[in-house]
Amino acid sequence: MATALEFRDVTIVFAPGKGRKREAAIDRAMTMIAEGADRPTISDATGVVLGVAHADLAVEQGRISVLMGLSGSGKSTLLRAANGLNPVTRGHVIVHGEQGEQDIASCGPATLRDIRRHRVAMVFQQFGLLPWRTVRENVALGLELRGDTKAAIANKVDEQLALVGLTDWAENYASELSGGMQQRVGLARAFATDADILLMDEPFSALDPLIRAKLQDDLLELQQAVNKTILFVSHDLDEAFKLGDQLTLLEGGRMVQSGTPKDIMLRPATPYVASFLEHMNPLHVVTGAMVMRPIESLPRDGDAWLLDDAGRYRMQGDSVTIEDEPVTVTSLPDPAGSGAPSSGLVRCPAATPVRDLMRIYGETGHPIILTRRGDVVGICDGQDILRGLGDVGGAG
Ligand SMILES: Nc1ncnc2c1ncn2[C@@H]1O[C@H](COP(=O)(O)OP(=O)(O)OP(=O)(O)O)[C@@H](O)[C@H]1O
Repeated sequence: MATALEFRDVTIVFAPGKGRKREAAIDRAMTMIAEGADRPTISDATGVVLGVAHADLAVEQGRISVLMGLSGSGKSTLLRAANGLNPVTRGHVIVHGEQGEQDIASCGPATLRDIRRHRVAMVFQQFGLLPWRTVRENVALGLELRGDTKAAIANKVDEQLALVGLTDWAENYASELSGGMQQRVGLARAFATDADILLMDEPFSALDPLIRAKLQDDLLELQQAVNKTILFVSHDLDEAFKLGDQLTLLEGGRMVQSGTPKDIMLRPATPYVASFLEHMNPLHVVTGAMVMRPIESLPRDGDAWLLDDAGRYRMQGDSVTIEDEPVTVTSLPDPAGSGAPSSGLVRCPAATPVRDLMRIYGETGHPIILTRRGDVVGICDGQDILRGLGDVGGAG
């Protein structure tokens, strides 16, 4: 898997003043940071505010990486460094691409402009739609500012509106749409840029929980369709676990743990991480991906995968048989909103929370086929779900 964005030993401090005095204060702060001093101590001694210290993080292409932590932990500071909104004091922020590596921390203004336009785009907190423009004109905004041709804009906009299911609303004014629909227009606008890396700083934080959950689903769906790389800031644990392929916890400007949701849940690195995790409901945050048996681990018989120990269920390509009888497989891209079929197996995204998988398993009684970007990645049945919940201490 290729790395798209990389923070290499990034330290960011905010220092008042100018010139040599400022540099000297930063040098003193850097020494204290290296010695492990905390933010208030550094600030008292030098007047310099620690944003983030020695951050190392590689975000893989096509993945969603979530930065988490309490207020002031440094999430936004790190995110904003990824497109040069916060100057980096020490270290490198590397954007990988066809031309090799580009370092945002040290490139010139022309390169930075180019990177912002074509590689790394910031999606602002409230998407800020222009109420007097139509939905179509709002989605077109970034492309227009960039000077794309009318025909190119029209094509791109149609494509994006179809992806978020708003084709029929294209000619309505943004102000005529519900809050949730407006946010979807914002998502369409963000995904319409050329940039293959998107930075999102709590984009859904002000929304009511139902709309928020729906937008998270929309984001996952869009992401699957267009395969961007996303660095996402959230202090909502449920959201982080739902969206993130990779999670990073920050505390007081320092990274305390980075890994897959499963790694973090099963092996919290510090008491801070553990206490963070205590506040979540495992039924919401544990996903199919965390409890499944990965497809590679299943026994095979010729070209067929055996989905259970007894070998009753055989899967070959997209077809499944139970004791040699073909059985229907129903795809549920959004299991939260859909009832299970009256017979046969269900196939759904591996990001589905176990709450929904339990319901489906309860209704079908068959193993559930889990997918990622349309490909089968694993299987789970009732046993797997219980074992997975037991691992995270949530079964009791
Ligand atoms: N421009 C700035 N000048 C001075 N200090 C700053 C600046 N930006 C951020 N900081 C400080 O850097 C630290 C990290 O802030 P940051 O906004 O990155 O935290 P956060 O984890 O994103 O918090 P929140 O969840 O509240 O947005 C804080 O102590 C903050 O006060």
